[in-house]
Amino acid sequence: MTSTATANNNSSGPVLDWAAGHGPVTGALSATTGAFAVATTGAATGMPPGWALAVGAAGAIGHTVAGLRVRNAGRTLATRAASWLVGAGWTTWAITHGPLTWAALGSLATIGVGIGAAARSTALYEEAREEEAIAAQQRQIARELSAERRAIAAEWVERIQRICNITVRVLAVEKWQTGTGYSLDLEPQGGITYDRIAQYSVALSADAKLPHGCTATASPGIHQGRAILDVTTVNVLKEDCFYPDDYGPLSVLTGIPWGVRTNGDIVRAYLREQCALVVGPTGSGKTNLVHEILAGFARAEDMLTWVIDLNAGSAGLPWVLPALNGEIEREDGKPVRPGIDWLAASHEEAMLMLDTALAIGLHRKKAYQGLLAEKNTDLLPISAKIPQILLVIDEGAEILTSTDRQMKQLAAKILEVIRMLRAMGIRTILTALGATGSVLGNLMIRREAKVRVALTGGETEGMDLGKMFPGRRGLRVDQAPYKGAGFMGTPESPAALFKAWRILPNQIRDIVAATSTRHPTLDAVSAQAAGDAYAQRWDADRIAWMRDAHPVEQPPQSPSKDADPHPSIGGGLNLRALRDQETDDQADQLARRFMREIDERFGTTPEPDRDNDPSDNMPGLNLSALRGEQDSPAQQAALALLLAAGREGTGASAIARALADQYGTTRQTVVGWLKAWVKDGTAVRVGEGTKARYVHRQHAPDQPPEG
Ligand SMILES: Nc1ncnc2c1ncn2[C@@H]1O[C@H](COP(=O)(O)OP(=O)(O)OP(=O)(O)O)[C@@H](O)[C@H]1O
Repeated sequence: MTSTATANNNSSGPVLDWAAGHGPVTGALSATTGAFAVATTGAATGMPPGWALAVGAAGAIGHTVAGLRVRNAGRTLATRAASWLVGAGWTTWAITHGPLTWAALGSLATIGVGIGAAARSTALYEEAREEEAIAAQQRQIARELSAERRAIAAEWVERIQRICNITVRVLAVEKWQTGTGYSLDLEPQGGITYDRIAQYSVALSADAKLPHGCTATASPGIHQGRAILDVTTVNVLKEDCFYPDDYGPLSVLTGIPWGVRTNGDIVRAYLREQCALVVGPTGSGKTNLVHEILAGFARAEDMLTWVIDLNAGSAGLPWVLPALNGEIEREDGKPVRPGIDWLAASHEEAMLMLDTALAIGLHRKKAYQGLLAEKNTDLLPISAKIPQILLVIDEGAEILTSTDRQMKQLAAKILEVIRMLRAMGIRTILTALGATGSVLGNLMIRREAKVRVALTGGETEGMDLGKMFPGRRGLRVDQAPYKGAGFMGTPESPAALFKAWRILPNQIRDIVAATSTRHPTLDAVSAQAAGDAYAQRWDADRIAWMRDAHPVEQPPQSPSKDADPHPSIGGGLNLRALRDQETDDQADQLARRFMREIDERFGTTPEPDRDNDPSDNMPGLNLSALRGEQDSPAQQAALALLLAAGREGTGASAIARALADQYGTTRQTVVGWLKAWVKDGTAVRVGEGTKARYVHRQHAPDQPPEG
């Protein structure tokens, strides 16, 4: 008897659950103990024995009905009904003859064992039946699927035979999960390779009546005697797809996603050793792709991005201005670092950047010899501690082919970087307006820039896909006539159609904010080689052009001098601070506060006289552009304290402590002032290390100034 009475939550009172399950042991136990209890109570109270039989019959019927509902096998139904009836029969007999005899107890035990064994056997049988039913269902699905695949295979064998005159065997057909096409694994007969099929890509696509923008593209298979034919049946290039909003960390070693293939696969650029070439005529979506590339680099934990854009720096500005203008904050409300590490918009700055890259690369070669030997490699192990430098040069290919004298100078340095610095973790991404012979005629680019993208936008002029992706046949500009769509090929992923994600300015701002704490800082070895050119890359005079080109909107002039003329400045780094300081004291103060915060949070603002103390060579964001603190009240107070300290002198900590309450000045800021005063002769440093004190020049007439 396997039924149990269970409480139904929704109705009042117990109901009989005929389908409730029991294991063989608990079922047998429940049946025998139940029968025994009914028999003893029945015998003691003189219950008519026929009642037990009636209950057993009802149980048998109830269970049979429940079993039929769940499609139990006939033998399961029979076993269960029999269990009920045998139990009821025993109970009837035991009520009549007394349940407490050896004969009654012995027979009940035997019935219990019998019910247990029968229940176990039916359970096993039901399980096997269920498994067989599932397997049969799967076989049916597989038969249907393989019928569809067989049909696809047969269709393409016939088509390839007819159009390419090649006999192929289809080893597998894989339908893409995205539902936008399928791939065939082919074995061309007679020693023919994949490229013979690739030649007929256009004719094959037409013969298969594929929609516009869909292709049948052959590529190498698992070995030379095999080929993969990718057939797209839905044109995914037409649709806009936005940059995924997962801004999680990336690495140069895991590759940086640049877009999606027609089968929905993400295509990644592996740039540890490769340079990249991105070609796209005006309006094809090249600027968008550059931003998307910068987004990937910003997300990486081991990459520093340097951007050269001689066209007013426009490629890099959206990654710098939101941070410098204080437009965005980190989630914790703190100021953010720019999304790129250096931006050059002029010939001089670009020269400085390229010279710095070369100096870093050459110095890394020498300084990291021990590390290379220890790691037994000739490739510098890139990590967050020793970051890869990615130089993104917008329209860099045009620089390389220019005949202008200044451009030629830049070109020579770019080529030097490409040629010399692969092993030391410095690579370039060049963009070009066209994939013309003059761009691709350069051996260095052909050899080193194997990550290639051609955004076509339907433009055929100057778009030689054969040169861009040599050995890849059947690629035609008109297959991707959409903005942001084109072809991408890497050493890992043969050239094929792809679509870049669309990225908008608000996403750029979000990424700058989300990745602010993730950017690495230049390793000390590299920072040493990079010197002031790098450390002072955010200095006022160096980034003044950003302010000139993109002045921050001025709020209407406040009538009262005391009122805050810049209510929107917040705690951010506002380029207004770069304006005429006489008229902008308040902005100065706010900018100074921001500087302090940056100093405290990141420790990345080396002081101007950093060469005095090489151990202070902290690479990173030098926002000294916003200093202009000369003669600030805090600085004057510090100077007064220095004077008051007399011949004994004082230290940075003591001064900072004295100023903290009134001005909120940090020790690091005071260190900067002291160093500046030592340099200009206002103060003299006495003693070394923890004993170092600073004495005002008035009190140390016999000490020679250091500066
Ligand atoms: N991946 C994309 N998906 C959808 N639309 C895009 C994509 N990339 C660009 N576009 C569209 O194309 C327009 C031009 O893009 P973008 O400015 O990047 O082109 P460009 O090649 O740099 O042209 P220009 O040199 O004139 O600036 C964008 O305004 C946008 O509407």
